[in-house]
Amino acid sequence: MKIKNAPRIREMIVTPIAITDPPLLNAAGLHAPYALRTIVELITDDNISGVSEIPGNISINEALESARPLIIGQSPIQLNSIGRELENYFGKETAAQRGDTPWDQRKLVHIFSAIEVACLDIIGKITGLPVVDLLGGKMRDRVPFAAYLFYKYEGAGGELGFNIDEEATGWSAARQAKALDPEGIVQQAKAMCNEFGFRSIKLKGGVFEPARETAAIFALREAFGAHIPLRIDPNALWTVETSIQYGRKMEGIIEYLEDPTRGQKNMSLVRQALKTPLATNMCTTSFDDIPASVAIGAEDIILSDHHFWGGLRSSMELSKICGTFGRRLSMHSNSHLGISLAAMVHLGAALPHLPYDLDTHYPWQSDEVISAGRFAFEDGAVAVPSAPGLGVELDKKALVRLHENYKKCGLTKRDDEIEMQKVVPGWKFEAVRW
Ligand SMILES: O=C([O-])[C@@H](O)[C@@H](O)[C@H](O)[C@@H](O)C(=O)[O-]
Ligand SMILES: [Mg+2]
Repeated sequence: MKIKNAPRIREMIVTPIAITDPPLLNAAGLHAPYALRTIVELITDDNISGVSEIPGNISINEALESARPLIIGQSPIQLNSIGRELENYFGKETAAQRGDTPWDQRKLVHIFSAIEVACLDIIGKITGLPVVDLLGGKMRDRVPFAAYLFYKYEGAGGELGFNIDEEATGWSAARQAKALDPEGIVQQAKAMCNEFGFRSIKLKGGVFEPARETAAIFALREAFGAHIPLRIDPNALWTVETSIQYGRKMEGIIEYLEDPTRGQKNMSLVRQALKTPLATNMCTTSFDDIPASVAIGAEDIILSDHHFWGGLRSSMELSKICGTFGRRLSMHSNSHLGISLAAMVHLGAALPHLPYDLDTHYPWQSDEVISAGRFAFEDGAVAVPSAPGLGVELDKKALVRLHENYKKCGLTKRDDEIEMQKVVPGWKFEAVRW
């Protein structure tokens, strides 16, 4: 297909939004009543619009704004040269610069992923092809996800903070119920799996003593049986010794252990001691980290995330690298809406191998910013959109409403520690190690 007179990007609209998020607990503390996302819309000189969604953070938004002159006037097709210009402008992000929390200290990759996904949406609309075809074509029609369980306080987030709707039933009721022990976690899992049909389960750990979290894994195993794969993710809060001790207890029970401990070196020590595969979205988080990961054997599975790995095409490249170095690839998630989900589904459909059900926080969110409403899950999977581009359209009214939430809520970046301190005064992330 020959594209004559490729259009140019005429406008970039960056809209920070705040979406309702329940009080979910994790190793870093507690989710605020609102999670922040940023919606980017690129519009071409012939009025084709492309959209993307990235994690919301004021410094990323400011950086994106500062890069505006590099984006306006570009052809959305020339992603390689846009990428090069952004890299020259921001400077390459090395693992060393990202320090002790490499999963967080990223700017360029977020910004490029925002631009790339919106450009792919535009290219899809120009060519009449869904994004999955721009990534090399569909390997599957439906992309399977896992139930993502959280310890949580009562409440569903949003306007009233820890509010509850007494009339709610089914998943809507379970979504706002508290889950602080194995029984609560099993109830949450049953409600989520009933509603969405998920066929594997992940528990966010690092919140309570490892014995209590391991007991929840055993309770899930008993409630769901051996055919439902289980995983636990303590977000690197366990010591090497704890990881080995509890990893051994769960050997044969979990399909993988996600980021039990901090850093590639510690991960490799745990990996040597266990038969269970290790997965990460915290120690090997960029292309720069791969040589060291391979040298010491830090993990078996890389949980990619197109927002963190520089877009969809980079994630395709990552899949090749994973294959070369004996890693499997799956997907990480954060609180998100349908534009991110659409991008994840196109990528999930294009990846040559999909050995595990992907992560998604989507069931926890209730807002939406796309005009078709919220995506449906059938048997735990999302059908790959077939319309050109991402296959989603921005709901402009919802965007305005969610931007108003952003202005009202006063949050400018995610900080789970501050939110936790409202519940447990003096709580410190750095002080917690199990
Ligand atoms: O949403 C959360 O609280 C998760 O802990 C998230 O922030 C993590 O990035 C993530 O889902 C993970 O797998 O580590
Ligand atoms: Mg993780």
